[in-house]
Amino acid sequence: MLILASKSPRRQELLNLIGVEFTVKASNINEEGVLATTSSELAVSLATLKGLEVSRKYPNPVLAADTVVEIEGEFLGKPQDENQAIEMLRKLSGRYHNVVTGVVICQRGQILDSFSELTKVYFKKLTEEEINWYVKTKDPFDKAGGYGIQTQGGIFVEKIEGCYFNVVGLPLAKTANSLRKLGLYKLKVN
Ligand SMILES: Cc1cn([C@H]2C[C@H](O)[C@@H](COP(=O)(O)OP(=O)(O)OP(=O)(O)O)O2)c(=O)[nH]c1=O
Repeated sequence: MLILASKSPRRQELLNLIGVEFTVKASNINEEGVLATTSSELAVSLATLKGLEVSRKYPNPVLAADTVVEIEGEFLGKPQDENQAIEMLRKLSGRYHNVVTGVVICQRGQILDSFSELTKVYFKKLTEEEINWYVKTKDPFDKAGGYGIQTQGGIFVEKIEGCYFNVVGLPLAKTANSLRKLGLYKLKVN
């Protein structure tokens, strides 16, 4: 059975949604200090570190992913405190940013497939009141870029170009194609 190397409840929900059978073994890598020039390089590198770590411990195929938010060349991770969350939301206000998810499928330390997907997201102009309210909800803290499109943060998103699920943490169409190609996912009725 497939192993999902992720503690993200969103990735678990998305795989459940399409009926992939999997178990969870979260990786424990240090995401800091990974150097990359593009957001897709960064997302795939981080997903590779997570996937390979878990794939060395179990014989099963492993799927890992990483989601990165990039605005005008700057990468935004998860905010560490309220001030960082406020700063991130001010940056995103009234502009487009990119959300890139890298996905790696590997087995016994070998990469079977890897890819990334980019979605452009446009935030409405935020008021300080909206930013302060949103930070108080605590929603920003476990999410790259400091917001969740699928939670209260959705009220800030005026438009997107690309895959919605990619913003939530896993590009479903590309992931399903890859898993099907590798024989790890079959279309079933019930
Ligand atoms: C932009 C955005 C990100 N996110 C989430 C997706 C990811 O879970 C998280 C980015 O962190 P990641 O490091 O990609 O993932 P994670 O730490 O949650 O889980 P793991 O490393 O174990 O796989 O941000 C949303 O849920 N909604 C959004 O709109």
